[in-house]
Amino acid sequence: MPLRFQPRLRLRLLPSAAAAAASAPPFPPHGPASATGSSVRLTGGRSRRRRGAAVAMASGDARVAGIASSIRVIPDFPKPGIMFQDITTLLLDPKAFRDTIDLFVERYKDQGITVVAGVEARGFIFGPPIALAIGAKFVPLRKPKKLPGEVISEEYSLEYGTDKIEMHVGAVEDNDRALVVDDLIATGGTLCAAVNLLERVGAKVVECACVIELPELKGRDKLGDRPVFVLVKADGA
Ligand SMILES: O=P(O)(O)OC[C@H]1O[C@H](OP(=O)(O)OP(=O)(O)O)[C@H](O)[C@@H]1O
Ligand SMILES: Nc1ncnc2[nH]cnc12
Repeated sequence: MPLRFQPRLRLRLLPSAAAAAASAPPFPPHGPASATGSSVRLTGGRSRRRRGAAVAMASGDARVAGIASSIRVIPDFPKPGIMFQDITTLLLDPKAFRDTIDLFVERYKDQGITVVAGVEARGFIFGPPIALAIGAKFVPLRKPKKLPGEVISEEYSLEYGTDKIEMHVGAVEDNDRALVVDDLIATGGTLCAAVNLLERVGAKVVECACVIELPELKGRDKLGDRPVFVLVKADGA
């Protein structure tokens, strides 16, 4: 199995995430990238903080801090040296889950988005409630050989090797305005493949939206000028 997970990172709040969500258009090319927020420390250190716990509210909106602090970081999963950003704990917290969806909905509700494309598997958690709330269709982008109808595929590179995602032909049309949703951007390979699928059928990709970014992996570089919006960032330790 190729290594998909990246080492030693800790979460940082994006001070402008909530503000950006509220004042959506026009989207900056790289979302709220100029964050200067405090880190969500993962290790005890002098202050003996619990790993993964949010320690500061750098955002003007308390919802972002709550979201960051609800994400558990599991060291050495699935391999030694990897800090796994576990969004299942966010899902256990109904307020944090609702706030996450609300922040995205506030940002995208008036953007004329007609399709939300979610990337398997974790994009299937956040994408559908956003699609329902903004009145868009939801299209699953699936791992190979899962979709029963005719598909188009896009291969993308991983740290070691390649992977592929697929989309049903006819699900997205050339007049669609698309939002791509996933839980996390690391190297950007997955989002890039998703955007390529949508653009190949003529859709306009308005933005990619993720809960978490691992900025050290420079995923945005792979996406060029396609805009990416995230709620929290993970710092290198
Ligand atoms: O930016 P990238 O380097 O492409 O990595 C990000 C992707 O990695 C994770 O999914 P993964 O492929 O591990 O699959 P899963 O959601 O099925 O666990 C994550 O949910 C993103 O989809
Ligand atoms: N560190 C990480 N945590 C969770 N999902 C990931 N996908 C790629 N890197 C990851």
